[in-house]
Amino acid sequence: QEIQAKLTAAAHLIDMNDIVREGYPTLREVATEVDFPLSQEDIILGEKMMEFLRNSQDPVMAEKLGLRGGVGLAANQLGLTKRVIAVLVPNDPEVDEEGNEVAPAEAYKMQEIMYNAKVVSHSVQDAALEVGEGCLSVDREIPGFVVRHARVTVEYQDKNGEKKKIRLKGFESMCVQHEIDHTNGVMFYDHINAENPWAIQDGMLVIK
Ligand SMILES: CNC(=O)c1cccc(C)c1Nc1nc(N2CCN(c3ccccc3Cl)CC2)nc(N2CSC[C@H]2C(=O)NC)n1
Ligand code: NI
Repeated sequence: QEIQAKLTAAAHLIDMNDIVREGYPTLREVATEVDFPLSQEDIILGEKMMEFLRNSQDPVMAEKLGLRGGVGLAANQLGLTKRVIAVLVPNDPEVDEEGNEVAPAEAYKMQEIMYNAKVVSHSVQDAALEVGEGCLSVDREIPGFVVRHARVTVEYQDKNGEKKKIRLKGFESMCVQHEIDHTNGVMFYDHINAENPWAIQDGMLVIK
């Protein structure tokens, strides 16, 4: 895998040139599970993906590297059919009594490099982000509710091979489902109602 060799080189910083766009085959392929113990390359790949998300959310680095902001990334988006995703969801800044923004105690609500992630159970109730979804591999706005499970239980392994089981709701639930979709060759707009993109059906939760 010469792609992975390039991405995991010590001096390499993943940027938008490394992110494949709609039409690139790996966005519609089902990725392969990674074996444990992980190779150094697969450990470094996860770390480089997380570093990209941190840079994409940092105004200075995002500007310097020309990055779009993201809270999730899947290896399929780097041209690799491996079940590796990274999720970095920031906490909202707190506001003090004078109304000044104060950095939250914990910078991130979620920070996970997930290997072989899968949804093992989910709520009957659906949910969607009120404002729709974006994707770093999609260079256009596609309006509409991206209908997903409101709450999911996700099993994955961390870089040490530890099996983890987490329950998610809200924005994090939407993000992790979006990234797991990528490892299954599914794009966010596959979940938008073609007839009426803003239809709210069967008790669907709208997430602000
Ligand atoms: C069409 N309207 C819209 O897209 C949309 C429009 C408005 C609001 C939202 C909330 C929308 N939706 C949406 N916004 C995001 N970001 C908001 C900005 N943010 C960010 C940007 C810069 C610095 C730091 C950060 Cl934190 C990065 C994340 N991310 C996702 N998704 C869908 S799930 C995976 C996740 C993803 O990482 N996409 C690249 N959707
Ligand atoms: Ni995406």
